[in-house]
Amino acid sequence: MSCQSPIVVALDFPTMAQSIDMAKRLDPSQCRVKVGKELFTTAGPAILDELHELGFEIFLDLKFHDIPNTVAKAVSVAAKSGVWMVNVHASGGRRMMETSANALQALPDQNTLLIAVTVLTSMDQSDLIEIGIDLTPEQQVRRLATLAKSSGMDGVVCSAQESSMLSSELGKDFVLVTPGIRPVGSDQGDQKRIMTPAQAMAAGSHYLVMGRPITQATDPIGVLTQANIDLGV
Ligand SMILES: O=c1ccn([C@@H]2O[C@H](COP(=O)(O)O)[C@@H](O)[C@H]2O)c(=O)[nH]1
Repeated sequence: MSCQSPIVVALDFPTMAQSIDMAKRLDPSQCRVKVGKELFTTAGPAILDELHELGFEIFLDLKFHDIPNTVAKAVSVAAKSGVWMVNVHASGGRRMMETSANALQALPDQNTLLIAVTVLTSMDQSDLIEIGIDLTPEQQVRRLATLAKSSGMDGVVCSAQESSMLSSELGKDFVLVTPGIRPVGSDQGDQKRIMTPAQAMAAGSHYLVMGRPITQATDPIGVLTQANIDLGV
């Protein structure tokens, strides 16, 4: 069954058992799921098979960042596993992104979305200054997203605070995946550039990544359901 919701639940758990417990409470028609570094490191590729078996489309969020050949091989393996979306860091540069996009295009029968991380949603201007970038987060996101688009990426990971700008500058078809989503009243945690689900959709985000506000809630399904209702899904 295809998923009607833009919400992608981040299954950030330290064990495969915990992530599968949560996935079994979720409905693949109500959300997609994201496998990130913590879960993949503990569970390995088997977690992808388990989640596919449960009917979920999977965003494999490993944020590859390495030399072009290495990243192209890694995204190819990911695509062959059947994940819905995989990502690289845009700061890996044009050759890394182009080589990866070309590698996916050369694969038969694959339609995995390849997207690039711009500026992590946990970062603000002071973090950028510390790593030698004298631009606002919005300026740096614009620069990296423009590079990502011209390097063959299907879209980017950014904060919803940049979605409106990117949507008007790079077009509505360029996929905007936005973590840092916080329903009203939920804990901001380590995220710096946040928006509510409704604000993010209104700004032009295509997909909303939500982790702790759902997975750490006393009623995870209640939070997900309310977010979908707020979005009219
Ligand atoms: O810029 C980024 C890129 C990825 N993430 C990932 O999204 C989730 C967010 O989880 P929350 O618990 O909702 O904060 C997490 O898996 C991150 O690794 C991101 O937050 N920002």
